[in-house]
Amino acid sequence: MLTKIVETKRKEVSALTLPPKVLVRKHSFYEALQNPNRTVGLIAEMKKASPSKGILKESFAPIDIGAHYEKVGVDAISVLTDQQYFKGSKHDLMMVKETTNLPVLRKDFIIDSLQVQESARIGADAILLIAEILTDEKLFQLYQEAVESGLDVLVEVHSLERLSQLLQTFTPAIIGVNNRNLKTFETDIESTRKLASYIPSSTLLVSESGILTHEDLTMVSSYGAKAVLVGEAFMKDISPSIGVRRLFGELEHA
Ligand SMILES: O=P(O)(O)OC[C@@H](O)[C@@H](O)c1c[nH]c2ccccc12
Repeated sequence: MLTKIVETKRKEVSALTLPPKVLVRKHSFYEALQNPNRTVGLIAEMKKASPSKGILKESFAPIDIGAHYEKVGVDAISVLTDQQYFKGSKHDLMMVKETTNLPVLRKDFIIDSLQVQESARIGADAILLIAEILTDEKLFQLYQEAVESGLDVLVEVHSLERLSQLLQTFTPAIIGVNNRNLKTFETDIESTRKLASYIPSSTLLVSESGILTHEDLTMVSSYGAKAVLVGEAFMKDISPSIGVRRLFGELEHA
C-alpha cells in the first residue's frame, strides 16, 4: 500500500502546478504543542477515510469539525489532504485554516520540494515528513526547505532502525512515532515506549495513531510523549468535541 501511495504521489507531483499564495495568519505548531495548561499537547486530526478502515465519517464537514476542535481547546489541527486514499483535499485544509485560529498540519505523503512549497502557499503551518518513504538526504533537504518556507515539520518514524539512522544525519525539533506500521497497518502504542528512549530530550516527542482511550493517552504520556496525534477516535464519536473530552478523561468512554 505504501509503495502504491508513493507511486500515486509521484504522478501527482509531475502534474502539479503551484497555486497562488493565500494570505493567512501563521501560528507556531511547535509552540502550540507545548501547551502549559496540560501535560500532553493534542493534535486533533480530521480524516474522512483511511486505507485500513475505509470510511470513518460519512457526514464529513471540515469547517464544522474545525469549529468543534477549536471550541473544545485542542492545540493544533491535522488535516489529511490526500484525495485518493484518505478522501481529503487541499481545499479542506484551506477552509480549516480560514475558519480557525489554530496551527494546521498538512498530512500527506510529501516526497518533493514542490509539495513543500505548495503546503506553504495553501496556508499550512506545518507539514508531515515520513522518514520511511524518504532517504536521509531527501528528508533533510525537504526539512530544510520547509523551515525556510516558515513551516514547522513533524518528522514521522515507525521503526527504531529508521530512527537511529536519521538521527545520524540531523536532530529534528519534533519527532512523531507512528504506532501504526504503514506497511502492515498493525497498530500498537508500545512502539512509542520502544523508541522514546532513543529520542533526544531536546526533541518534542509526539505519539501518533491508535490512541483511542484515556488510558492509552496516560500510557503514551508515561512513555515520554509530549503530545499526541489522534484521528479515528474523534471521527467515530458522537461529535469530535465529545471525543476530545473523553480522551482527556472528562467523560466516560462509551
Ligand atoms: O486515526 P488514528 O489512529 O488516531 O491516527 C491518526 C494519525 O496518526 C494517522 O492518521 C497517521 C499517522 N501517520 C500518517 C501518515 C499518513 C496518513 C495518516 C497517518
